[in-house]
Amino acid sequence: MSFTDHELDDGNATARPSGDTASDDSSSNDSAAGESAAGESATPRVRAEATVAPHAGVHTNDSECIELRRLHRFFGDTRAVNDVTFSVGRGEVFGFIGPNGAGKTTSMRILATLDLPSYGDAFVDGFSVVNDPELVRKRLGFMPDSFGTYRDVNCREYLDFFARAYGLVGRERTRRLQWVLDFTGTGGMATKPIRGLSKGMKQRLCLGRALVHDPAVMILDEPAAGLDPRARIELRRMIRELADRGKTILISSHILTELAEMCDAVGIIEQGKLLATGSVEQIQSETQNQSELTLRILNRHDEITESLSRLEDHIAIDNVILDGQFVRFGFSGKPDDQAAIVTHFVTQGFQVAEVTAHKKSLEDLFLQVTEGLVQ
Ligand SMILES: Nc1ncnc2c1ncn2[C@@H]1O[C@H](COP(=O)(O)OP(=O)(O)OP(=O)(O)O)[C@@H](O)[C@H]1O
Repeated sequence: MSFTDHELDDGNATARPSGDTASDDSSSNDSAAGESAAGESATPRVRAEATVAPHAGVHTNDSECIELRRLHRFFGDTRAVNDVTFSVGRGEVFGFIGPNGAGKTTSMRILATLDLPSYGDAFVDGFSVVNDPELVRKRLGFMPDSFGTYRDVNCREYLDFFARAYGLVGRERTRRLQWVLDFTGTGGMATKPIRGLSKGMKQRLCLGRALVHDPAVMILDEPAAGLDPRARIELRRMIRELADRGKTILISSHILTELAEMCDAVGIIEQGKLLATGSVEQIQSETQNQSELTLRILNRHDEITESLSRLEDHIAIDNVILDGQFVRFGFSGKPDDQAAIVTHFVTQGFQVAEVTAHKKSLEDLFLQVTEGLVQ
């Protein structure tokens, strides 16, 4: 069986993973490594001469399975990725969050060896995407944000094609295909033409395609886009299960609350710059006034604001809203500070009937960290 380009419904990069096809069409999923390292030089960067990062092409820290090191990618004046550095530990799920045009897809395409950095390097399982793209591809499964579907083949044939492309043969290929069909729940559709699949089933199939060679690392670009709530929950379950099986996963999404539940750590990117990285809790504790407190006080309502202001020498308090018996305000979120606030009111003779702390969600943090800039 073989596929030709005209059979594709849309762009599909993984079927020809050399990643060295020149294209400046930003709408194409296959625009790739021959593009200009723009703004700096009209000469396309090529793999043999591309590395600027020290230690490129060598094994890095074994506990880090994905590493971006001072990664840059320019398209003309657009700094799509602008000096991004972070790493993802083995077996971790890392959420890549950012508004439209932030640089998520560009970073992921570089990791998938479909594009080259203008400067810097990235490593997958210790291998450089610049110097060792073949070794990277063996270890990596990439699920692009839109993917090619060969209309007239069925699910099994589609997966079989990718299994062959990755060099799987004989019983090993049969065993692997069956595992992927079972794991992704596409087994019942094995002989159904792809054109008849729902969006959710196509996403499962695409995940299966990325899994077929049992890679250590998965790069998933907006895998939940367009899925209904049940399909999203199922996808989340599959991703967590893959991480529990030891796979390292980088996943981008606009559905921030979902990432919070699924990810061990997140990175927030805007206009090509990484603004914050770490666990949601770490980012929360690095962000000032990240918690809110609501007190229900039964007496002396007209003295509450004034009494609260007396705490401000010791504790940063802002956004005070008084509404009848309820006073709501932002504070550091530290347990010691919360205890000090409650003690203050009680010892001053206020009747504190209820205390409610509100942690900021990932969505709140995202809005706080980013500025809404679009490029
Ligand atoms: N091949 C290209 N040629 C020119 N500009 C590009 C190209 N690819 C991406 N860009 C630009 O780089 C910036 C980052 O785009 P990218 O697709 O990486 O963002 P993103 O965070 O994935 O956005 P989205 O969430 O909308 O998919 C955007 O300004 C985009 O227009």
